[in-house]
Amino acid sequence: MGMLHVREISRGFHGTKVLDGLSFDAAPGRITGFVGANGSGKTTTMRIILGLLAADRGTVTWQGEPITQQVRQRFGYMPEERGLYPKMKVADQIIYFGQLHGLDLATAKRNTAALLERLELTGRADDLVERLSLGNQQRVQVCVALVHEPELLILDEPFSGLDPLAIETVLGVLRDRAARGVPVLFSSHQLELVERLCDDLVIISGGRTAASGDRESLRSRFTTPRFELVVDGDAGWVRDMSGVTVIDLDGARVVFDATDNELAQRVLTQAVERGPVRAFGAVVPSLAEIFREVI
Ligand SMILES: Nc1ncnc2c1ncn2[C@@H]1O[C@H](COP(=O)(O)OP(=O)(O)OP(=O)(O)O)[C@@H](O)[C@H]1O
Repeated sequence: MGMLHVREISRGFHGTKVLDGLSFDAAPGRITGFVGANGSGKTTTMRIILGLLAADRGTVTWQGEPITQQVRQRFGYMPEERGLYPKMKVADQIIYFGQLHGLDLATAKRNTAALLERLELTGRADDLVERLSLGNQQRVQVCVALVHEPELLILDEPFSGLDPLAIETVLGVLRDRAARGVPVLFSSHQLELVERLCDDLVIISGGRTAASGDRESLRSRFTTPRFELVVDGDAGWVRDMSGVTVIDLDGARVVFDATDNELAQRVLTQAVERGPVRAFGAVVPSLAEIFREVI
């Protein structure tokens, strides 16, 4: 099983630096979400990993070795600009890409049939690609990236334009691949989705890694302890407790930051003394909040 290391890569266009010493890993069996603002260099990074673009500086290694063209053949890539042939039949197209990546015809056909079924496209196998909706074309693109059973999967915005059901389907396929030990790296703007899907995260800003690591440790690292309390009457008194910062107050419900857990417990004790408590708990920060903090 392989590990992808990206180390200190830099790349500029016409004198403007886009990547400026970016480093991160994509580990076997883990789904790594790659997030950053528009134009932050996600596509550029992926293109460098795939050898479609050269880095000005830095290295990318796979299993500790520089990546050769032969090794790249065993990677799967779903580019942002989707590259399907509109006049080709769906199944033929996937088989064709399988063969391009070195599969024999029988294996390419077998893998294609399995993927079409998995992505719920079996009935469309003989349709021309151009006859498919954009969402279905995207599913075909996922098949193309997977047909040769890649050792590493890199997907640029694989979920954009998919409806919720299609998202679940594609997500299931990616999880399967990860479960077999493949590192899966994907970029996305849909933070809730990244949050739900990823094991690890890389947040890029200013051409560098602004934050990276597994989801849970990122959450605890980047946020102060936040709590929610719902009482029976008015919760306004929480504002007067020292050390507490009220984030949101709406009648009986209050969300607050406390400097530590003991303080939060004191707020709870106060609440109980004042009357019934309907709910109390820690609020898990969303990725969107972490994102705002680091970018
Ligand atoms: N071939 C190129 N020539 C000139 N500039 C480029 C080229 N490729 C990328 N850029 C510039 O590099 C910057 C980063 O682009 P990139 O597509 O990598 O960002 P991104 O994070 O993928 O953005 P988005 O989320 O909008 O897709 C942009 O300002 C873009 O205009």
